[in-house]
Amino acid sequence: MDSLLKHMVDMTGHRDHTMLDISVISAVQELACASQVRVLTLATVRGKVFVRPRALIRAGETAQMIDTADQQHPGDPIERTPALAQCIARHETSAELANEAGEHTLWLPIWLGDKADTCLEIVHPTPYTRETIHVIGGIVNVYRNFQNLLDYSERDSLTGLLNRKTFDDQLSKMLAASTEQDAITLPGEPERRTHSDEEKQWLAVVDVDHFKHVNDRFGHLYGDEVLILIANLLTTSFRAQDRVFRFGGEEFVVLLRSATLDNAKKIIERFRMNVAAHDFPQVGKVTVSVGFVSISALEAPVIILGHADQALYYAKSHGRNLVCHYDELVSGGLLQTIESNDTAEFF
Ligand SMILES: Nc1nc2c(ncn2[C@@H]2O[C@H](COP(=O)(O)OP(=O)(O)OP(=O)(O)O)[C@@H](O)[C@H]2O)c(=O)[nH]1
Repeated sequence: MDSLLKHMVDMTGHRDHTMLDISVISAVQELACASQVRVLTLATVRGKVFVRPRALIRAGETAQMIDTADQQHPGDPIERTPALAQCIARHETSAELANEAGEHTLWLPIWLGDKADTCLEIVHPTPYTRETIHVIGGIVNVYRNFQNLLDYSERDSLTGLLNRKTFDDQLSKMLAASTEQDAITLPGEPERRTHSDEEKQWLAVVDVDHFKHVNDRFGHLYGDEVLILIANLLTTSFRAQDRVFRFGGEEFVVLLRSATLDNAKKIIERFRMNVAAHDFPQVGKVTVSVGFVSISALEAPVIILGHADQALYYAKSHGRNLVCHYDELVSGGLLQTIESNDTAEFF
């Protein structure tokens, strides 16, 4: 009982998904005497479900996150684990399978509404007793509630997009991922590489044009609807591995993973055109301006955001409904690098 309480206190003390994952698999492993417990991500890409382990603990070892360096790889198709595939397809709460060695694997999808993008996988050397299932069930319920709470605190209530608070965390992760690449080119190399076929991470700041006019003319309710529709267009225009945030007001930020300059431009342009082509109920036509920049681990987040913002304001002052690339503006002599305090407003 002491051990259960200790684990519950530990699990409920976390405020981020990674630590919650580590905490839940540690609790399940110890309390159920499991030989292995994993947290699986169930990612849906173009209607197909893929399974990717993200945290693991084996009996006698400490829990660890599983490196997801290859962000583009969604994982293994769920069909490779038929018992789990059937469980998800039927919206069931658990699936169990015994292998030839007598080990029992239990899958417990974490359903939030009609969606399960996380699943616990518990391997036990012998069949599960009723008491073990009872304990695991209790832990999973606490885990589900906390996942729910964390999701709620990470999202903007109007659009459902990730919020500003979550952005800091995701940008730090992206910067950490690009550190290795940047370190290789550090000595004597120019700060920004310019090969257009090189894959980089990108940050784009999106701002709705003349949004004040939309509010003034049609009222805040229609203004809100425009923001929701733009959020939808953002989610559908960018790829599954990219991340879209609402920064507040009519400003959005997108983190694009692993794209060449040409592709980043194409993807952002496609979004700009999708907005320009969309018929917004009552309001009619709405456009957006975008400033974007490559993400370098050698620069502070405030500088990266400041550069994207400079490119955005260039777009705003040159006709709007435009996508501008910071480095192109600087190398074309159209923009000067200002590391001023103006950027401090972001933090
Ligand atoms: N409906 C609605 N309006 C918002 C929200 N947040 C901010 N706004 C409004 O967004 C407008 C932003 O206006 P400005 O910053 O002047 O910019 P703009 O009119 O879009 O002009 P440019 O950016 O220069 O093209 C203001 O009128 C805010 O009141 C929101 O959540 N809902």
